[in-house]
Amino acid sequence: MNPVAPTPKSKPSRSRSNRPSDRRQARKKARVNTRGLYLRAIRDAFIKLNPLNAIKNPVMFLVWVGTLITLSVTIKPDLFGPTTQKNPQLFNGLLTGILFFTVWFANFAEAVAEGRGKAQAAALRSTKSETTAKKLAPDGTITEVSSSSLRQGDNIYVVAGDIIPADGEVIMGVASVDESAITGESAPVLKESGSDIASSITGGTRIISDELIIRITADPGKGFIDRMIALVEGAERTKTPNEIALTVLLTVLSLVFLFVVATLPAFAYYVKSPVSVPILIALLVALIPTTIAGLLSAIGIAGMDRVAQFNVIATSGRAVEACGDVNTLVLDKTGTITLGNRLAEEFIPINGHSMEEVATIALAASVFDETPEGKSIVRLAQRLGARFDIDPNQAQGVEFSAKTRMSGTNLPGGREVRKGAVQAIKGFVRSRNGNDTPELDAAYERVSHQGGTPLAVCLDNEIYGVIYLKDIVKSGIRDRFDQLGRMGIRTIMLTGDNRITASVIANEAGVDDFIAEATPEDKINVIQREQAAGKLVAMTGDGTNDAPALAQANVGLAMNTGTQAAKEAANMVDLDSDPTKLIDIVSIGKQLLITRGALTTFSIANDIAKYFAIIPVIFAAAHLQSLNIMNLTSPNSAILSALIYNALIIPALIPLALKGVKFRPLTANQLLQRNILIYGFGGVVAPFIAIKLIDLLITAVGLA
Ligand SMILES: Nc1ncnc2c1ncn2[C@@H]1O[C@H](COP(=O)(O)OP(=O)(O)OP(=O)(O)O)[C@@H](O)[C@H]1O
Ligand SMILES: [K+]
Ligand SMILES: [Mg+2]
Repeated sequence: MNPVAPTPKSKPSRSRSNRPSDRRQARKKARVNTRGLYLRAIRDAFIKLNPLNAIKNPVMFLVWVGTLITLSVTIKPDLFGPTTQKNPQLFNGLLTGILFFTVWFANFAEAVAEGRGKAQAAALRSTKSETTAKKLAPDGTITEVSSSSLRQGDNIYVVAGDIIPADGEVIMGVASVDESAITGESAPVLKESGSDIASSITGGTRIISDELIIRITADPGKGFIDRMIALVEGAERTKTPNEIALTVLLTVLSLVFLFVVATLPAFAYYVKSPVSVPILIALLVALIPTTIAGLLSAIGIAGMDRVAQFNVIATSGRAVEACGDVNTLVLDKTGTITLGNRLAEEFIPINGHSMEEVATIALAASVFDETPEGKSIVRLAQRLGARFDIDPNQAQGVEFSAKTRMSGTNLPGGREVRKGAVQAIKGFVRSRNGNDTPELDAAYERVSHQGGTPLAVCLDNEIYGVIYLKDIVKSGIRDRFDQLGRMGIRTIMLTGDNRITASVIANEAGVDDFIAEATPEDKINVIQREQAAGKLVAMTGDGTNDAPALAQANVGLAMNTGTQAAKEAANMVDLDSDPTKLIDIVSIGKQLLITRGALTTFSIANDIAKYFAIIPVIFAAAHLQSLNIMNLTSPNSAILSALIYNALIIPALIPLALKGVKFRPLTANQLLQRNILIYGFGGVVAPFIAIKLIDLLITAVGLA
């Protein structure tokens, strides 16, 4: 085989994408065919009638059992004793049909919500075909094996044109890879060994140049694409804690109504107004919260789907829901709040040094610096005519680290050039018996007050000047922070930059709080401090050493460019690696909770109106006509109208359940008040009008 040369370590550029939003849809190129989706949902709604499945939704299961009872009474009208009704078979038959469709509509709502995920999964699956892999034995020989036989720990060899057969880690080589199968982005991505970010590689992507040796990190069926398929398909969708709590509440409420309805015949007998079994079932179905029970799972699935449309993979519905409860958002400055392509704008000489000297020292301190900052310093210095005359083999680069907050070069003869955060460079020269001057502070403050990042440059113990790295706050970010503020979410900006720059940017962007000169460990400390105060915290991380903080946060959004460890620790992965998306995701989570709350309110308010439609019927013979406030045509018509409304409201609300209620950035309390007004009051009024209209309609066509 071709020997693959190991490459020198180099720091991959940080992800600072600021991509147009239309890219979000790129991965979902195969737009779901809506007709096919509805046809499949119609079929699936019948399959879901299977009792083993139906019992998972106890409220609807009660309706299903009721349907079977009314069906029996339709076939055999005197099943529960002789009846005095005029045309029992027509009434019972209609009732059976209406109840059946109530259950079926609920199944349909769930099937439509699931359908979109299934279509997306099918598109993903098509990218994942069985391939052959070149397995590498310890002695260097290569055998061709099927990709499904690869196991964790195996080493494989891939060359340009190959599909990467499984998830892995590059252990040798440099190559460019087309990741469009998962990110929808066709620009090639550089993969190389050594660097923790660039060495992680995903099965299903294609290598487009050079060659690599990869160690497999996932057994077949356990890779990233497999997990994505399972998630979007809903196979791993388990009920979230909030959903379970609501289901329990709705079930208990239904059992209370079951008890009330079961004791009614005794009262009815007492007031000499006997009621038949079908009417009791009708009353029960009208009273139990069928609307929310029918739409509950569709709301949850749709929430996950909305997140997926943002090109974010959530590991569970629970994660999406947790977003809705977030109180604190921890964001870093560079690349999240600011554009992040910090470029050298100006050199500011101090202490009597010349511009040429500063440019030369800055260049010497940056020749080995692969960061965007380093490269831009080299460009500016060269434009000013500076040159680096030393043989690069005689010099040694000192890589930038967030811990030291500086970088530079060790020159032959033991001389050291450094550039970095002003405090860091002050410390560096002081340790070599040098001094800083008031002039340095003046230059540093000037840059910082403009929101720029000042880097001091020094040769051994002498500071020569300051480099002005210019960065700007993203347009529109202020509005987004204002929105978050109105939702009651506190935003904290974390930055390695100095206090002045941090406060200028924090002010301009409108964050609530900031932490300057932050080390990577500070991230986890901030999260723990907030959590100790009872807050739910969300954060983003690019993965370098964010994994513990991502795991500690209640919502951790990892960048797809991040390490495998970070992706596993996080509960969401952004395929576009855009850290600002955390803001969108939090909004989606809030909207999910609001939609669920609004429809629950609406459902229960509805049932009050249905109660007023049916109760007078039951006590009709007792001359309690004052109860008949809706003045419906006949007892049969009243019951059928109420139940037709009860059934039709489910499909009528499917679009709202899938899209979510209109979202406004308000605090939880304001939202509650607003929702009670709209969905509570509306929920009482709407059925009165609708039931009255249906009553007029079925009387006109002579059904009752
Ligand atoms: N290539 C570099 N060489 C030397 N010093 C640098 C370099 N890049 C950044 N610095 C300095 O180190 C500090 C910390 O950098 P770091 O990337 O950790 O944080 P940051 O980018 O300023 O903020 P954020 O955490 O918001 O990304 C910077 O503020 C800057 O002063
Ligand atoms: K109901
Ligand atoms: Mg940074």
